[in-house]
Amino acid sequence: MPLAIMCSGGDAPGMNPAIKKFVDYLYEKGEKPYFVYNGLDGLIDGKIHPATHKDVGGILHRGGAIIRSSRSKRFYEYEYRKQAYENLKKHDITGLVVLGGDGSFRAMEKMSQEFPLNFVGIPTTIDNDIYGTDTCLGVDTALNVIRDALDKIRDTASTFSRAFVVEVMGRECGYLAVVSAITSGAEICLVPEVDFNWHVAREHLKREIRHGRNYVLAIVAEGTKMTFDIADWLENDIGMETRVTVLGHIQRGGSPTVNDRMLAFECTIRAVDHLLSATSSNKVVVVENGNFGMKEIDEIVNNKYQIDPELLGMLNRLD
Ligand SMILES: Nc1ncnc2c1ncn2[C@@H]1O[C@H](COP(=O)(O)OP(=O)(O)O)[C@@H](O)[C@H]1O
Ligand SMILES: O=P(O)(O)OC[C@H]1O[C@](O)(COP(=O)(O)O)[C@@H](O)[C@@H]1O
Repeated sequence: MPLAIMCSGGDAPGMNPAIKKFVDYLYEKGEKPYFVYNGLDGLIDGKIHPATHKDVGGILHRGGAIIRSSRSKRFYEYEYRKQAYENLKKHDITGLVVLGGDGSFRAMEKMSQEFPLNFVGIPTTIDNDIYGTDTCLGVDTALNVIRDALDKIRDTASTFSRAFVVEVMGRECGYLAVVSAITSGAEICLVPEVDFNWHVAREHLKREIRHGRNYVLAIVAEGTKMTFDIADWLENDIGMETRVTVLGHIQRGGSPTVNDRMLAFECTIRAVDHLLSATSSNKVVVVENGNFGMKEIDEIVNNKYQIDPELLGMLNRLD
């Protein structure tokens, strides 16, 4: 039973280990693996090729995705989805593993409603914003990239008695910001999920400064769109010389951590086993309280991810 793997949406470290496991595991099972190159655009354009062990040699430690990814405007149109399905049919591919985020799963749900296609999604995004799973491929590596950057920024901030505002990614989700603020000892954290209390924060900082604090680290989730407001406030209201660092796309790169590699292997094996089991449901591999499972795609795409309230509550105890 020929199966294919593709990446879609924002790339994330862990894609390459998943791609490697997909190829190795399918050969082990005596099945034929295919790659869809260039994400959904590649699916539309028929960029589907058999994969070999040689293709996946030496990729385990690399960020990004050797088969590339894309965001596709054309995939919103039925005609292009039909073309994509016909391209898969040409190779007798009946099952597809998709490494992507909620947008990609929405795309696959639509396609599987229209055509007889089975797919399994592996949640892959640094944002950790997918409903139904505690974690996603790429999150752990991104958190470690951010930690590394924050440790370095702290060095210069403390030496120069400055405030630093560091903007992290996450779209509308504040997960990366919350975990980074807690684990890097930031004084301030702004996320879309919580209203920022200027007054309380001001009193808190002023008190700490009176007691000897000479630098401040503020983590701002991009979804708040408040990076420069906070910088302005720190400079003019709190009275500390302030610099802004937008971490940007470095958060998407780098060698996948051990956790992301393990997650990639575990998810890929489950995805392949499900597709080979000949059941026709479309699923997403999830992790809940350390246990792996599978959820129906419509449950995943029709619900919104919420950060654990206990984790959010820890923002009240930053100091
Ligand atoms: N409702 C939809 N119908 C068809 N295609 C969609 C839909 N939503 C998303 N897509 C496709 O999925 C791609 C990836 O989604 P995006 O949100 O960019 O990334 P992610 O999968 O990381 O969330 C989009 O570029 C688009 O081609
Ligand atoms: O790479 P682009 O198109 O600039 O998109 C940036 C966005 O992609 C991300 O890095 C990852 O998002 P997805 O995984 O949902 O694609 C977001 O954190 C960020 O807002």
